[in-house]
Amino acid sequence: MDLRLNSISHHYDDLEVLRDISLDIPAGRIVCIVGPSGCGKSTLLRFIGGLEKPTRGEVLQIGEAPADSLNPLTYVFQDFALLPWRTVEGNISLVLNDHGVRGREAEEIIADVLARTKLSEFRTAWPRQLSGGMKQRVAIARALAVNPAALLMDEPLSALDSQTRELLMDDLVGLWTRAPFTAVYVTHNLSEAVRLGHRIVVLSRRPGEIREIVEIDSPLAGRDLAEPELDARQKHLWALMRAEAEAADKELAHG
Ligand SMILES: Nc1ncnc2c1ncn2[C@@H]1O[C@H](COP(=O)(O)OP(=O)(O)OP(=O)(O)O)[C@@H](O)[C@H]1O
Repeated sequence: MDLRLNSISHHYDDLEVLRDISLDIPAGRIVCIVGPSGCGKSTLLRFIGGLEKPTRGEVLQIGEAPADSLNPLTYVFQDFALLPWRTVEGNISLVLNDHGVRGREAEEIIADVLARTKLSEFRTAWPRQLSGGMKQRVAIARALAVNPAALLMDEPLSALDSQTRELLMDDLVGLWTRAPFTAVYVTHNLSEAVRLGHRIVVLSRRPGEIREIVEIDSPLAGRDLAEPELDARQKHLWALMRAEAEAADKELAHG
């Protein structure tokens, strides 16, 4: 299933947040959205997931979600959102049970997603026993369990230290390489975008408008940020973002 954003604009009362955003999100691709603080990235993700409606424009789903998809548009948040009173397995079984999947079928799905996220031996662990990186792996496993047509990822690595971020990026690349998934990935972090994105959408400061869409064709698995081409892409993105980020920073500082 592809997603298409058609001329999305949005106001919260007098605050213009997004202006005329049109974008294609093709199946099997990771589309990163970068832009300065407050430019409307999370708001756009909520429109894509259908949690809110934009003032103008629409989000279209083109084609069918996988037949066995329990939740076609599934979020992964920065704060993991795990229930502390349920084990790793219990956190995943909860979403399956919510969709009427129980017993043997649920066990098979849980075993599969735990294996894919290298969590099999942590099946009975409690969230409090896990590092931040492991918690986010559980949240990713839980999202994969419902076989989404698209993952909507809002700063999924921002709460993690830089080494853990690197490890999680490797894991995401490995997951995608073994079974390509569709994702819209919101981040502040340009190196994450260059490492994970097939398409990187640069938004201006608020009201967020598309400044540029950068396509990166090289395979995810082989990407090395030290490569001159990727380094040049990252510098180009930073050049686009720098003035916007500075202006956004001043706006926020002056309330
Ligand atoms: N429900 C709401 N009601 C009113 N204003 C809102 C609401 N949600 C977001 N905003 C405002 O809309 C603007 C965009 O917010 P949003 O969270 O989408 O930006 P963002 O680009 O994701 O920011 P950040 O990078 O800091 O997370 C901000 O000024 C925010 O305060």
